[in-house]
Amino acid sequence: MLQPFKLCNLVLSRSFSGYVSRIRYLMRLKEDDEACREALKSGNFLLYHKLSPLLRKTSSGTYKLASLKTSDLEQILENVGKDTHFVNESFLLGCTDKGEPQFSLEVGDLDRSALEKECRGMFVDLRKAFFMLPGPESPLAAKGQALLRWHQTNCYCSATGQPTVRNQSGSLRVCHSSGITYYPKMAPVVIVLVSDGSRCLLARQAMFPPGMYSALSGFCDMGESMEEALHREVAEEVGLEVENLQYSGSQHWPFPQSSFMLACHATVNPDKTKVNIDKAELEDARWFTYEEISEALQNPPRDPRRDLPAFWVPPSYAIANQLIQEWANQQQLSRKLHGLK
Ligand SMILES: NC(=O)c1ccc[n+]([C@@H]2O[C@H](COP(=O)([O-])OP(=O)(O)OC[C@H]3O[C@@H](n4cnc5c(N)ncnc54)[C@H](O)[C@@H]3O)[C@@H](O)[C@H]2O)c1
Ligand SMILES: [Mg+2]
Repeated sequence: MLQPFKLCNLVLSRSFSGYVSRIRYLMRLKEDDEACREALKSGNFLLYHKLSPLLRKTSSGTYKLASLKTSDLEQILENVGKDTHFVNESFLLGCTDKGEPQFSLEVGDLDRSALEKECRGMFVDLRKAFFMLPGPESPLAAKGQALLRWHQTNCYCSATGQPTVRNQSGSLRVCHSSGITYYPKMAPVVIVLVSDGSRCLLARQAMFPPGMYSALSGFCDMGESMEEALHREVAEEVGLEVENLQYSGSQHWPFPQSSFMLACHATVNPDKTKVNIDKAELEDARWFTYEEISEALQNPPRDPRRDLPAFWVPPSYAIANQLIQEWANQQQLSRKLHGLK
């Protein structure tokens, strides 16, 4: 049985009037080119160089997304020899709590090191940035990249081959020849943490960084429900039949071309836990104890390319991490109830 969605809590926890007025403002910017052009004059801009976001080191040694005001961005563009009208090529991302519009801009045609010097920051691969950024900034960095990539790969109409034209906010592209409107897309993906009651099943693909294991995942096929996709993926990848699906949450994930992750917990019969791995998809899949999982959650790597532990899990922003954390919490609770450590 699926658990009820958690959306009501999410909505109720927000300041209603502030939230509604921000959403209405964004709706107007999305649809009204003139209003969006006006908003660009007082915007906050995230820069990406070949899809890598610009980060800045703080005085305490941590990192944050570099957010540039319009006037600062125009000055930087002038300094690197670019026309300031280039600002108009930005895409609308959202607005801050103070109602200031936020945009993303791809600057991959400009000299990277000159820009880094001008901006007092550095362009960092997004997967690595997820390990460096404070929690609330990762979704924004991901959305910025996803929107830029979608526009870069949807410049032509798939029916006519003619160029598509964006609106000012970047919420859509139109082919004037066929009349088709294209909207940014996400591919639905199921992700599931399978438990046998005392252990959980994690897997790794050959392309993962060494030592990283994650929950099982897979793209939904055309016509499938989330539940069908989830049963099929687990059967395909590890040869097990799952039961007791419990919805956990969802997230946008910018890779490979924007996925919409639907996350669940599931169980298997503890007498039927032998995995039969599809080696075309997975390099390894195995059962992990509560102790192994706790250790991995408490010691995340700081940099996914250096000093890696023998076993580690995806960064806290990834919904796989949320599933693993929830499973560990639930195990801890049941251990307390049974008087175990
Ligand atoms: N945020 C998270 O915590 C998290 C965790 C795990 C996986 N993911 C993401 O989920 C995505 C899917 O997981 P997976 O790799 O296990 O999927 P998967 O098991 O379905 O295998 C991927 C293969 O499916 C095929 N495929 C079918 N539909 C596709 C589509 N729309 N786009 C691309 N390929 C498609 C391709 O052949 C591809 O190689 C990955 O891109 C990964 O980035 C996110
Ligand atoms: Mg998979």
